[in-house]
Amino acid sequence: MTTTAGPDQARIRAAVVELLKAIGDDPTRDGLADTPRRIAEMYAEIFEGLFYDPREHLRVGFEVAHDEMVILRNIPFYSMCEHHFLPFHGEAHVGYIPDGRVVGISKLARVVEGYARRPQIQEQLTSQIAEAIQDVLQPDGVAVVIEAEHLCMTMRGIKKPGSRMVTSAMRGDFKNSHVTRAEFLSLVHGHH
Ligand SMILES: Nc1nc2c(ncn2[C@@H]2O[C@H](COP(=O)(O)OP(=O)(O)OP(=O)(O)O)[C@@H](O)[C@H]2O)c(=O)[nH]1
Ligand SMILES: [Zn+2]
Repeated sequence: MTTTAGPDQARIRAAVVELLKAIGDDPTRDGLADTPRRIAEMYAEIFEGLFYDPREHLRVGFEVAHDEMVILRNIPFYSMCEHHFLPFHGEAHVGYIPDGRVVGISKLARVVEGYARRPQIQEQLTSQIAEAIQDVLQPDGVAVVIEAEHLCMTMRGIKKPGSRMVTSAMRGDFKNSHVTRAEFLSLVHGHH
């Protein structure tokens, strides 16, 4: 999605110069000279979700007589842990049961991107995706499962590489029916 607004590049550049000084490095040395600019441009990209509403991706739908589960699984994503400003990354699995209205399947991945590209925690990322689909499409149910590795737990701190956090958000039929939820989970996890 094209965005007009974005983060304050000059302010990020100045902050990165300060940060480099504060960690005891020399921001004027060759290798670091362009680093403030690079980080400012990178933040514009990885935090672009702060500058638009991911729900907009779901506005263009179409009427289809399909009232069974639709799933997009293994959607890779990268987000930033808001506690440590380190990445967490993994896969999202998104399903819904249309009530007469469906969206282009790429839009589910775009919603994941829109909420991932912000300072985040995984629980909130999971529920924001579910809420957006529930609110805009008003389907009979929505299911979101996210599995991710947090670099704040692997490269620092407790240092447990390979551990993965799993979160889920279930709405409507997925919350109310064991059978529907089990079907979703077996479709998502059954064929790795
Ligand atoms: N629930 C949840 N916790 C997260 C997420 N990302 C990071 N955390 C946790 O946030 C917590 C922050 O805890 P603090 O004790 O304030 O920070 P810390 O001293 O750096 O913690 P340690 O990581 O245990 O060293 C840690 O337990 C992280 O593992 C997330 O997406 N969801
Ligand atoms: Zn963290």
